[in-house]
Amino acid sequence: MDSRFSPAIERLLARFDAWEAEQSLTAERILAALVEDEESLPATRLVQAGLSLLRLRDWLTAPKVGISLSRGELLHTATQLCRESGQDQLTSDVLLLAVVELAPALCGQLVRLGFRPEQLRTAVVPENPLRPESLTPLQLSEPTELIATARVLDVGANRANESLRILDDYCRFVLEDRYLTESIKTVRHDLVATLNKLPDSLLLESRETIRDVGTRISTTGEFQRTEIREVARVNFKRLQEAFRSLEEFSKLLSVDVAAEIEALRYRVYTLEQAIVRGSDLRTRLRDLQLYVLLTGEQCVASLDWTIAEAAAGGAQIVQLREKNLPDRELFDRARRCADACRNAGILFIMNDRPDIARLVDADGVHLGQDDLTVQAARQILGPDKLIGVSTHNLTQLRQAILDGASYVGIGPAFATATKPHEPVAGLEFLRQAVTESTLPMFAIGGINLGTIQAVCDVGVTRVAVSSVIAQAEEPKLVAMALREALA
Ligand SMILES: Cc1ncc(COP(=O)(O)OP(=O)(O)O)c(N)n1
Ligand SMILES: Cc1nc(C(=O)O)sc1CCOP(=O)(O)O
Ligand SMILES: [Mg+2]
Repeated sequence: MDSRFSPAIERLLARFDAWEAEQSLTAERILAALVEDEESLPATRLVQAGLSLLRLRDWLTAPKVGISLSRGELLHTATQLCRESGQDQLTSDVLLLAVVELAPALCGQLVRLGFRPEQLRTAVVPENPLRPESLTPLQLSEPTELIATARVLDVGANRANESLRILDDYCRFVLEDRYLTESIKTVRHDLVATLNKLPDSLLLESRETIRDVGTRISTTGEFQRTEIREVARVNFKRLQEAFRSLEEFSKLLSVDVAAEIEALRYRVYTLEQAIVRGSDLRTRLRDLQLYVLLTGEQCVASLDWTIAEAAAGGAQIVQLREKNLPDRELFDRARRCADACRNAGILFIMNDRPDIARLVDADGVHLGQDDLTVQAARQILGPDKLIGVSTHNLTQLRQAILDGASYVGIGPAFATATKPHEPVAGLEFLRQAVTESTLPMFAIGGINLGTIQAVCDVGVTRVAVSSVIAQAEEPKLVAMALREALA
């Protein structure tokens, strides 16, 4: 073994020989090898720098002409970076940075997938490298205290990791949600990266699980799971506890590491809101596909009649969307619509106004990007009401998921006279959105009997419409035809 190289680099170099013999030592091939293990340091660094591993792997497996690299030049660059970072040993994340810096065309492709190269550089070659000696325990006078602290951290890291794996499975197989799965994975990678900042192998060397009485203690509660989402709830609780312990004990070794764990704990809290609470509300919307937005003045007939007809044709949610009414009239109209929806057995959502939604006991509120935040609306409406959010691009969609939206509007799919100034997001956004997450999504904007098939063709299963129902002589027939197209 060459002590200049980490074991991971040694293993990789052994593969280089075969690739060189085949004349296929390419930047893409090395990158693929570096991220084979999703828990590896390079994979962690890429996720931290904005890349989704799923997307990266999709891209890597697509056919392409590779960018050839020379082994000598690669090792030379990596060794220089290693010196810059103050490390004695070449590690796989430094090699990754060398690959990215030697192959600007590859870097450009990764940037298109969301990669932020400067973030990788800062992580791998920090301006003030956190040297192990700066982590030498300052407050721990006795070696036995150091060992005890290390054991607590080791146990905490294992617990956190176990819970994160379970939550990863929950998001992947129960919610089948790509974005939430990635978000949980990122927390796991970031935890590894944070704990890697502690002196080398401190955790592993002190592992004495056999002596850890805690591993043998269990309460009957640990074996009771009545519903699948209990698994998520319980594991979030365990995770928060593990993070709390990691945070407290790591303060004895490094305040920086403790601060990073605290930040991770807050991220986990946000994910818990989205995943646990979201699960209940998702279930409520599971079978709802047709959502109708109504404005009194745009209906060819009365609001009450339009609601009853639309519901008879298969509309399952009605939103009152009024932009020009004085509050008192708006309140009055909302109350009438809420009654009409209740009579028709469908959900009633109030646009823009959580206060009025609460006053009329609506099923929820819909918020745009400039309206009140989900968090503020939650304070007004409590935990059980639906909160929908309009999204027009992937960034907004991801934010809405983390904010705990119960559903999202995705659009505009097409240009629409109902909201003429909104730039069209288009079908490609709809396709990306349904691939990204399984949060209930209603495509909106210019959807009618002529355009609905194109919307379904990109994988959308729910739509929100306005003019096609409001201006129909027979809203019931239109609703039936829309449902038919969605079936
Ligand atoms: C289901 C649904 N999706 C999107 C919107 C649009 O909301 P917003 O962007 O706040 O615009 P206004 O409708 O308030 O003009 C919506 N209302 N419903
Ligand atoms: C109110 C609204 N919001 C949109 C968005 O993309 O956020 S599109 C839209 C108008 C929907 O009406 P119609 O079905 O008549 O096109
Ligand atoms: Mg709005």
